[in-house]
Amino acid sequence: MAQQQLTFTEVSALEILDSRGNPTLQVTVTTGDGGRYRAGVPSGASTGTREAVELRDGDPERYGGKGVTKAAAAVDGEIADALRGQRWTSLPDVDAALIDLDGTATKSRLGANALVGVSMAVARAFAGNGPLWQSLQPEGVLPRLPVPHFNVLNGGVHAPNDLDFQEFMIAPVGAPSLPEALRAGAAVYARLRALLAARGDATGLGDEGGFAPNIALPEDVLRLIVQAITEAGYEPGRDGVAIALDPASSEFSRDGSYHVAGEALSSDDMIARYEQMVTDFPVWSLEDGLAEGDWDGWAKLTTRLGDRVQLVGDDIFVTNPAIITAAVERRIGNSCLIKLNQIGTVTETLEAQRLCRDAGYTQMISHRSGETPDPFIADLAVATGTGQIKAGAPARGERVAKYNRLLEISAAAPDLPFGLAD
Ligand SMILES: C=C(OP(=O)(O)O)C(=O)O
Ligand SMILES: [Mg+2]
Repeated sequence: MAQQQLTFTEVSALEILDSRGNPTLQVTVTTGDGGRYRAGVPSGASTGTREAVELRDGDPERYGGKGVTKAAAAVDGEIADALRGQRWTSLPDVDAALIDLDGTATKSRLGANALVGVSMAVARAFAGNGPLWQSLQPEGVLPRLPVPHFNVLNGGVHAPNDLDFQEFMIAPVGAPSLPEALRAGAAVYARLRALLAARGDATGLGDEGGFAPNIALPEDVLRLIVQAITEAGYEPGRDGVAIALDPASSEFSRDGSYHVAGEALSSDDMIARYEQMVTDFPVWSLEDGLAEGDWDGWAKLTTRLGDRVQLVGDDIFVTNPAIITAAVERRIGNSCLIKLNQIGTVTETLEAQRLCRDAGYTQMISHRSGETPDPFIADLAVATGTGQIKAGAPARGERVAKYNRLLEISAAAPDLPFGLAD
């Protein structure tokens, strides 16, 4: 990371709207040399219970309590006071000061939304006129253009349909380049829309830009997606376009059972169901297959399927270095989803990523279901060489902003390798 001295003359936040029409923060920092840097703060819907805590106003008269004027005031007040008027030599120093200032384990006093916005804007300030990805690159890590995981069909809490599984993603793992991967994603997405329309299914969109038809059985969706991949002219599977799932199962786990399409399933039933799915369909990655509290189930799932499929922890790991450390000790999962606002600073995110690298866990960089056009995660994915990103459908401005930023990076640095990390 670049080591230079920065001063901040302005640190401020504005309450803006995210892609769901909920308030979020846009943070601006101005440096002593006149540079201005911005960041937009994402926000999840299917959140893990151990995520860092957003500060929301709680005033039912404004945005049903979701306003972020208190978090904005924390940026304009306490945080600005702490950052202005001294020299900073690194992003980790700034992030450590933010964590100290907040003083809580969950960042709930000043708000993880306030802290992550400032941290992202300050990361941009340290990058200055250079590419953000270069400045974020950890020592010894080779940068890489990631395989985009396009969420083409939405359910769960991201769509008002009967589908319990939250995300069905297509991953052009076999594509030769990033532009070809984007072309494959757009082609399969278009083909899927045509297939749904021909069946008389709805082609309206969920929160992440995937279609949200009223299909209840995950296997029916998988069949349709394989058809769309084939009809778009691609080979279903790792040599062409593979499938990644994020059932987000914490959301349909209650009373000790998983509730899928009207059936109550045990943890063992779910594992058997997934085993059949990865046998019948080209599913290469499974995120949050079991609930965040079901660590014993996760251990069994990892033993049963860990050699065949990537098992990504999102709600269960929440980008938290301490939780990832505990999971690695128990060999829970083999991959981490990485979301900046789950932990609340860029530095802690990079630390979580280092732990994953050291443990041999793969990583997928992720957007949130509530997004702004900020493409920060595209640079983070390239910088940390994860080889994987998920940023929603290959449609809708706030989603394609990330993919388009990857295209820009790829055009400016044509020697960067593309694809899954080795
Ligand atoms: C992106 C996701 O959704 P959310 O932002 O709602 O947590 C996810 O669960 O991976
Ligand atoms: Mg998830």
